[in-house]
Amino acid sequence: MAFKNWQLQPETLFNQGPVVPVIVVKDLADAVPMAKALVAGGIKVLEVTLRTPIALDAIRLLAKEVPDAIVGAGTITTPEQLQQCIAAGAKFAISPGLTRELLQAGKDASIPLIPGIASISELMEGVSLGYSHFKFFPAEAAGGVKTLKSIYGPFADVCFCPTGGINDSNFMDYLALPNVKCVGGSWIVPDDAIIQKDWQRITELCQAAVIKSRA
Ligand SMILES: O=C(O)C(=O)C[C@H](O)[C@H](O)COP(=O)(O)O
Repeated sequence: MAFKNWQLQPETLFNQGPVVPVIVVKDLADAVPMAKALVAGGIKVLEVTLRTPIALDAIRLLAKEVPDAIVGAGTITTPEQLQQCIAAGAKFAISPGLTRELLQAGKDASIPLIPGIASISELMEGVSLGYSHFKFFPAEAAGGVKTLKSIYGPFADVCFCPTGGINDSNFMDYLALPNVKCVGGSWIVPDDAIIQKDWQRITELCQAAVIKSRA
């Protein structure tokens, strides 16, 4: 179940590809070439975290300049930030956690909110308000694959995008789970590649993940 006012349904979002890159934009000049490198590598859904002061500018720019991407905002923790990212053109919003007021604001928003959970009680709060798609964060620290397998028992209808500590060597273990459709991670947009403006390396990391996920 999801909300009819959402212009994009979370199922569609989660089915776009195996990995959602968790992007930190430190220099606005990097945003477009980085996004193009990700799209060239087969990754369309881009999560731009609100961890830097230029994040909203980056979302605004990408929404205009990289139409092939589905650009959303990460690190959304308040209803105000949710409104700001919608105004900037974000197509979805992801939160590392949840609060009652953020969940309420997300229900009424025009774009999907993917709240984060790390416990059963948080999951129950989200489910009780009608949410069915969640980020599982911090995935590795919160028990990883084992925890998600356990959650599947009582909550088989809920879908997760696990994030936090996921990389090339463990992402396939998550994708093998019935309640996981995609994973989030920064390993396909490494800091050193951005600093060196090595966009080709980012494309190759994406291609490697996409190919592995299809094998
Ligand atoms: O900024 C946010 O909103 C977060 O929730 C945190 C990020 O999703 C993780 O920090 C990514 O984890 P790594 O792939 O291990 O780097």
